[in-house]
Amino acid sequence: MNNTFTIRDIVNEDATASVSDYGAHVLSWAPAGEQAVVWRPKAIYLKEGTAIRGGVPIIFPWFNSGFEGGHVASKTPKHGFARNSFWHYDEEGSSDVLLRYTLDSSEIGADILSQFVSGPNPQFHAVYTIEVGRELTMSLTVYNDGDEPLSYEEALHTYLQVGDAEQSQVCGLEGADYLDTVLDGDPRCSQGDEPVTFQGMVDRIYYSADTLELRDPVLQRTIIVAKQGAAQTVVWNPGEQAGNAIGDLGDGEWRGCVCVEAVNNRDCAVVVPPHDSHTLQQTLAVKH
Ligand SMILES: O=P(O)(O)OC[C@H]1O[C@@H](O)[C@H](O)[C@@H](O)[C@@H]1O
Repeated sequence: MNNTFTIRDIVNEDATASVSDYGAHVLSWAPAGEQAVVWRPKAIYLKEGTAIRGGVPIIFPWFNSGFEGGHVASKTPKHGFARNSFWHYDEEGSSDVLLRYTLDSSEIGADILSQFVSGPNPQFHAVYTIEVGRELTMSLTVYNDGDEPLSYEEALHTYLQVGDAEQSQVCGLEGADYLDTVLDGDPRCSQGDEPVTFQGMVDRIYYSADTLELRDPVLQRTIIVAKQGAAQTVVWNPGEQAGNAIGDLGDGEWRGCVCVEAVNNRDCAVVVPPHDSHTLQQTLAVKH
């Protein structure tokens, strides 16, 4: 594996984007003529073993500290190893509109792999493609190369740029059940008829895979978030207090983003039969 922090800038007639080989991490994406849709903070810190803030971290094979036997577990690193790994850039499989990355279980330490719920010796490889155009489509396919079912959690943890989180709304989750992980015990709640808004920390796992709209009155646009192969949607913004306490964000930067994530976690973890695969996909677009 090539352990250097390469960042690839993509410019084509429909969009611009930048992608880091470390984490196979989309750092930014803007359709031609638009402000950035995928948000990145002012400073990006590149350090082996540390996740990049902003962009689209790939969360795999556990979400937060994982979930096992009906309880929150204590797996490390937080949100899995995919975002902290140097992925292989597939030169031949890539172009100015599509980037392709791979990662193989043989490159991951046994101590980390031993934390898989489905058994200590998982064999798999992952292929991640990023299609850069007027839409951005990110697809994570995990192939189970072993003889036992492979179980994991995953998310495409997408930071979306907004003019002001407190004035933004996520529409399309009305009536959906969700786990409110800000509250003790992560109680199951139900979204009323109103959109999701951001006054204080919001950290929720919605049992919905519907296409959503992030409405932004400040930038006067709507970001459309569609997904496939996801059972859930996580909506997250840290709010002022926790946002200003995040070490790799400047004061007030939390206001410039809202995370809407395609997710399979907890009771919706993926189980891939031997020699089969699963794909999680998220597509972003803008409308005015
Ligand atoms: O700071 P991190 O590790 O990137 O995590 C950020 C957030 O990621 C979200 O997906 C989780 O729902 C939050 O609970 C978490 O705090």
